[in-house]
Amino acid sequence: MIDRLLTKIKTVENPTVVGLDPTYSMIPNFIKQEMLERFGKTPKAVAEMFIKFNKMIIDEVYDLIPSVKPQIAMYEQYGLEGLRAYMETCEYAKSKGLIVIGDIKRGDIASTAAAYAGHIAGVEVEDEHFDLWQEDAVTLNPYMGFDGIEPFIDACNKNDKGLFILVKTSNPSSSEIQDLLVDGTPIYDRTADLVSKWGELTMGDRGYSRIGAVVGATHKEQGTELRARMPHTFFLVPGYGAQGGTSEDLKGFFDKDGLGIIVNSSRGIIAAYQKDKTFDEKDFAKASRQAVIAMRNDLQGVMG
Ligand SMILES: O=c1ccn([C@@H]2O[C@H](COP(=O)(O)O)[C@@H](O)[C@H]2O)c(=O)[nH]1
Repeated sequence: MIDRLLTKIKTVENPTVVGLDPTYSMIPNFIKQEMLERFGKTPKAVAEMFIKFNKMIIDEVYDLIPSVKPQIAMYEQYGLEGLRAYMETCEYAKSKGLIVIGDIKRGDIASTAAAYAGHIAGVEVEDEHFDLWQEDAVTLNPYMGFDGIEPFIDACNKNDKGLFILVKTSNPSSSEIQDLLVDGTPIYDRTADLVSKWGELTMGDRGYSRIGAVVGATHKEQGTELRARMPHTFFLVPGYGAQGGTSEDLKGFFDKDGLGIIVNSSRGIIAAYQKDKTFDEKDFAKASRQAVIAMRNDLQGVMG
């Protein structure tokens, strides 16, 4: 996954990840009306709205970006139909050649982690294998330590998948736990050291591990320090745009080759039409394309 990701970023000259995090209020009225007429006021109608919304965005942006990151929470709240929409979104993005990062933030004891790892390991039924979720990588929470991570590492090695583990998250409250000092070292640095060590178990061929780190764009100094501390760890960087992170803040996150990170924006891209009133809502996906181009140009200005 990590080497494929590097190739894709170089091909499109863009580290932008489009966060496919639809909400009901983001769906344009013409899609809402169609699905409400066909399926009534039901979770199935919302699932169909999300599928159509996502596919139209993917069709407009897939040639510009390396990857998408659907956030499972947005889908899961609608039950089985929501999960179907998540899976269909992952499958469609993959069919367009995109790397799919499932933002699922799992973490549990080893036996349960082994089941969660089915997201990237697939599942066996007798002698049949199913890769149900179609994710190339997933996000994990490291709070429970290595035994909650290990089953996923096996899947990375066997199936060339990837992980992004929370190290310094973008949200304002991240400091409550992640910045606490242990023998003078913040917990996010300790986590970074563990993630680097775990990463040695699944190295790609081009200097980066299949285990990456989540580092928020909203933490300029910490991100810059973590880049030096974790030279073989790729960063998934959320927090650009809607959460206030800027390209200027990210200068120190890149490696010496202008690589080493992918930058996610969800609301800023998929709901762009609601801010830019020059777009008719029928052209919502074109507004997303314009937002991706603006973000690409913005990031290219600081990639070095
Ligand atoms: O530290 C983190 C980890 C994950 N996220 C996720 O990224 C997107 C951000 O959405 P925006 O609309 O671009 O703010 C969302 O899925 C979060 O769950 C994060 O923001 N910070």
